[in-house]
Formats: sequence, structure tokens, C-alpha cells
Amino acid sequence: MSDAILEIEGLTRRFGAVLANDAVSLKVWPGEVVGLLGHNGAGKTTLVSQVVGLLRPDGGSIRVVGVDAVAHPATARRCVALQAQAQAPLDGLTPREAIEIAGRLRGMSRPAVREAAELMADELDIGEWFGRRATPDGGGISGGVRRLTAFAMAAVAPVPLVILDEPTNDVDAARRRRLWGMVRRLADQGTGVLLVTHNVAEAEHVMDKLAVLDRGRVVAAGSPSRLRGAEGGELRLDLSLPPGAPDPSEPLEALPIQIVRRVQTGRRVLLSLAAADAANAVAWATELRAADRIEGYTLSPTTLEDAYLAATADAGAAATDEEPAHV
Ligand SMILES: Nc1ncnc2c1ncn2[C@@H]1O[C@H](COP(=O)(O)OP(=O)(O)OP(=O)(O)O)[C@@H](O)[C@H]1O
Repeated sequence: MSDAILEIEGLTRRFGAVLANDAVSLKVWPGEVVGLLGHNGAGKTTLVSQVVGLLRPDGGSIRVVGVDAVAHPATARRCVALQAQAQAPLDGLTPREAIEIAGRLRGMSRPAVREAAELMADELDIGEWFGRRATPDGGGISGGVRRLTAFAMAAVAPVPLVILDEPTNDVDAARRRRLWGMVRRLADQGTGVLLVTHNVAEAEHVMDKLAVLDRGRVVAAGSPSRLRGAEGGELRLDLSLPPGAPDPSEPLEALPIQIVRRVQTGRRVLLSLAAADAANAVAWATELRAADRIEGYTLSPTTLEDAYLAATADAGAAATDEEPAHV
């Protein structure tokens, strides 16, 4: 038997005509942060809901610490802590009480949970609101602090698998950085983490691997460096077009550089190219700038966001049978 903490194979779930998960396979090993990325409606929450037994799959299997989570949802759920996408209902509680209750429900002793809750509040820098009561009208505690409290509730007790569904929504930049550090540490201590997020740029630094979902299907998977092409030394040339200007990279065959991928988003054209072509790319872009065909350009290492946009644009083009928006 595999020692994976979470092992999903061929997971399929429909809602009427919508195929929300289409034969998805995914593994999370101890000590790993695995990202699950995808546009709105890609099927991420559907997948998470099946792992924690809130939805039954139409096909495929889910094993949590070796236990069949579809046949034995309660057993599997004991091994999983979930920070749901919806805000946790904290009404009437202080963050301290909410975190301590979450820890107590998972069997932590009173002194242990008290110490752990205080440590987490310190690390997340929410001490100012730790003893403040959340009111049912959404008052008392801000959305960001509610979100951070929900993260602490999921992470306070040791469990084999922590699932975080959009943990940084509403959270400010400084506290997001603290939270990412804690996510990484959770995994470094042996927990498996499944991380659902739209924040590709920030999450890239804590993920060991990721899967990109599009219309229910996994359209790209692997380590961040493999997906962004860093192992092959790819660069990204970002061209800003004047309003209404034609894409100067058309046709690709006529360019003085070889383009690995092309994605157009609004008035930006993102071109991925080999590092060996850097000098030619700068010369070409400088000419375009001089001729006012572009407003400006940057050349930088490719990011995971580029690869993510390319993977989802790819899948979109294939699904709609249109011309691909990239190479
Ligand atoms: N209970 C439901 N009834 C009908 N359709 C549903 C239901 N839940 C999800 N869907 C549909 O399934 C698809 C996947 O939805 P899901 O919520 O899993 O996406 P998501 O990737 O989590 O999106 P987001 O990033 O917006 O949270 C969408 O087309 C959605 O409309």
C-alpha cells in the first residue's frame, strides 16, 4: 500500500450536465504542500468537498492515510483538517475561544491548546483581536482576521492532512507572508497540505508541486520549476501594446527569436523563449519600441503565473476548438 496521505484516482463528479471533476488523479505525501489551482468554476471546491465527505463522487477513489474516504468518510475526516472557502462561523466567539475549541475537538489538552493558540496568534500577528468577540452582523472582527482565525483553527492540532481553501482571501500583505511561512512549516513538520488558491505568485514559494484544473480536468501538473520551464532556462518577454495596436509577434515564424509559448492578456503579450535568445529578444523589442509598435517591454525569468495562464489558455482553446492563444 502507498504511504501517501491523500491518494485520489480517477475522481469524477457531475452536477447535471456539468462535469465538475473529470478523472482527476492527485497524491499528497507527508511533508508536501500541493497546490490546486484553477479559474473560478474549475472544480477545486468540488474536489475538496469529496475528500472531506460532503459530496459523494460519481466515480474514482479517494484514500486518506490509506483509508477509503468514500466508504468510511467519518474515519477519513478524523485525519483531515479543513479551512473551508466560506468564512468560519465565529459569531459570539473570540478568536482565542474558536482556536481553542478546534484544538480541544481534536483531542488536545487544555494547557497544550492554550499554548498553541497563543503561539499561532503571535505568529499571525492577530494578538490585538485575540480576545475580541465576533458579532453575528459581521462586526467585532474584520474579514481578514476571521480568515486567519479559521486558518489557525485548521492548523492548531497535529493532523496528517490539512486542506486550505483560499486561506489568504481578505488578508493583508504582511500577514499573508506570515501565513505562507506557517503553511510551509506545517509541511516541514510532516503534515501533508493541499492548498487551493488563486494567489499563484505568492503560493509558488511554498508549494512542492501543483495541479492545474480547468473545467474539471488536470491540464498541467508537476513542480513549480518544471511547470514554469525554469529547468530549461526559459525567459519571459512581456510586451505592452498601445491601445488598438496589432500583436507584433504575429506571425511567429517571421520573428528573429524562437517562441516557446505565447499568451495574450488584454494589451500585454507574454512570450516565453530560451535564455540563449535573450540578446536577440532585447534587440527586437528595442526596435519595436523605437517604431512605437509597443509602449514598453520587460525581460525576466518566467513565473509560475505565466505557465498557469498558458496551461489554462491551452485547455480553453482545445475545449472550444479555437485557435490557440499561445504556442
Ligand atoms: N451544488 C452544485 N450544483 C450545481 N453545480 C455545481 C454545484 N457545485 C459546483 N457546481 C458547478 O461545478 C463546477 C465546479 O465548481 P467548483 O465550486 O468546484 O469550482 P471552483 O474551482 O472551486 O471555483 P472557485 O474558484 O470559484 O471557488 C462549476 O461549474 C459549478 O458551477
